[in-house]
Amino acid sequence: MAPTTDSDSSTAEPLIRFRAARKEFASGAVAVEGLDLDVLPHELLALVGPSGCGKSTTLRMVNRLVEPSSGQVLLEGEDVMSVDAVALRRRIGYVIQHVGLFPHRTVTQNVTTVPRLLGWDKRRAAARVEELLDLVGLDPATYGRRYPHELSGGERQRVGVARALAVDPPVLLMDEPFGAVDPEGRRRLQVEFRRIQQTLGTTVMLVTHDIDEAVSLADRVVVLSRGGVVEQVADPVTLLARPANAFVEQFIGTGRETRLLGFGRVERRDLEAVDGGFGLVKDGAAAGSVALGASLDDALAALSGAGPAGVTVVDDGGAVVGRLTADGLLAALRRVTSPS
Ligand SMILES: Nc1ncnc2c1ncn2[C@@H]1O[C@H](COP(=O)(O)OP(=O)(O)OP(=O)(O)O)[C@@H](O)[C@H]1O
Repeated sequence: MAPTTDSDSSTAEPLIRFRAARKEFASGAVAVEGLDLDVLPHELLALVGPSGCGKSTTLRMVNRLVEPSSGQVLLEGEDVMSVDAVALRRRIGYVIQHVGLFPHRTVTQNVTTVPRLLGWDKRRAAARVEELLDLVGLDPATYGRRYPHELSGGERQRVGVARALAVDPPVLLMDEPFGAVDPEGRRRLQVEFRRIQQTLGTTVMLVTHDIDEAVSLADRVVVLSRGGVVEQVADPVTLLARPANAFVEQFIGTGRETRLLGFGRVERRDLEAVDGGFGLVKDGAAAGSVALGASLDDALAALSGAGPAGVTVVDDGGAVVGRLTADGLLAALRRVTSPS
């Protein structure tokens, strides 16, 4: 089946553009056959696909850690091969799984490496470290003087992100950045990272083999098959609701509907009136309650413990605004899967 592109209709000029970009290694292995892909300004684009499909190679062609054999990679309209590689890499943040902090340098020294190379004076660099450590949730007074071996995996990863953001690069490349962090810390880091990315407006290409990470973080997800072949480019809901072909469907795996629940919210239109009108629950059958605006997976969890009368729904002030039943939940889910 032909690749499907469901772009979010942005008309912005791409910040990164792959044009028939191909990589054949000296061994003869063709990692990427000829990729056409646009990355839009300020978006978080996730690359997913099975092991060996060419995700890392694609990413590394942007900062020239891998040089395309043919075709082009353009950054802000400029062929990366025509830019000095060192200067190019200073414009592009790069975060990898084992973050590669310098072991004999403190957190502060690690974060200020590139600013110092760029000739920033000490005071400006120090101010930037404070700002960045705050941003990634590490207290500068506590962590600035520590060495990498005195940090947890998650803390090291945060320092890696701070270091990559030090000179406020327009582009951040991330290769399995949260891979080495335990599941709970990972979720927290993901959420915080997304907030930081949206605050700064950084354009991010994120490589992950974890479809859940991709759909929960990205604006658009690119599913690749072997040879860097684009099987689908879509926003997460479209990807989950309408996989372009059997490959994508199989890659996403089971539980698509459950994942979609996370994208929907309980709205007033899904509710039934409670007996005796709004504001007071007279119908004692409705057990438990859920907040208006709660995600549909939270609503499902509440509903699973309730009878057919469903659960009461309360607003911010705690007033009962209606009752959610399985029918209401289904209606809300349909809205997610088939947006009007
Ligand atoms: N330096 C290299 N020399 C030769 N072949 C390579 C080299 N780097 C990668 N490859 C091959 O290119 C293909 C794509 O590799 P790549 O690392 O881009 O895949 P990936 O999708 O990132 O994989 P993973 O999810 O396992 O990290 C693989 O078949 C790999 O063996």
